[in-house]
Amino acid sequence: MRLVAEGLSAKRGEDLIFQDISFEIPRGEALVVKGPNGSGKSTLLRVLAGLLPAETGTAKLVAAAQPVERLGEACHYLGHRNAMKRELTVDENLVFWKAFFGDFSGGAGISVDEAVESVGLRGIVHLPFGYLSAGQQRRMAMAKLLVAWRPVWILDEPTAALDASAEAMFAGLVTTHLARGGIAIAATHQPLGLEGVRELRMTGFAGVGEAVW
Ligand SMILES: Nc1ncnc2c1ncn2[C@@H]1O[C@H](COP(=O)(O)OP(=O)(O)OP(=O)(O)O)[C@@H](O)[C@H]1O
Repeated sequence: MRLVAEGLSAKRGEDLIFQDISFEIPRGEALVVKGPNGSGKSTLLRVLAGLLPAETGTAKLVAAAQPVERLGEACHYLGHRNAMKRELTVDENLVFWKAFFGDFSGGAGISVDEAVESVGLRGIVHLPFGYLSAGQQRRMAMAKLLVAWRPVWILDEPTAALDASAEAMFAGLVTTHLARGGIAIAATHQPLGLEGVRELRMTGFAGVGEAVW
């Protein structure tokens, strides 16, 4: 299994943000997308997740049997916002997402309790999500990645505003995901704590992405 992006271009409004970006990520590997503010990192991730249409090009998950045409169905997307209901408890939120996502073929999510344990936050699942601190909320959003199996994790500034221990915890989650044969693509200004990760540098405003392999 590998993720193959070919000739991707995307617009925001009338503006061409990037063009002709191609890369391949084999299973078990991660790609970090770098570049200055406004260079199109979030736009690229949203295109990969199927949340924005590409102007040109394709992105597919190519498995042994046949390509997954709708890559978004194989992805978890962790954006700038946490996508949790503030009025529902943590438990209710995670139970909802587990049922809503379901497992993609080839793996199984862990239980809500195990996921909460994995992000280091036992004992507060009965609280409304809105009561949690900003860092706790982000950790719970990360637990969402664990309750349902999706081979591709698309992560937009996943550790912004987290403390050092949370950053290390998250690096551990990504490492485990890769060890299970997953793929991760992260836009970040902070080091993710992963060894030997490949980088894609965005230049912005339709400058061609320069892949550094
Ligand atoms: N709806 C829109 N219409 C026009 N331009 C937009 C729209 N949304 C975003 N843009 C522009 O697209 C460009 C790329 O934005 P994007 O959020 O992808 O950048 P980024 O590299 O993720 O930035 P940051 O590091 O600040 O998060 C920016 O110049 C932004 O102003």
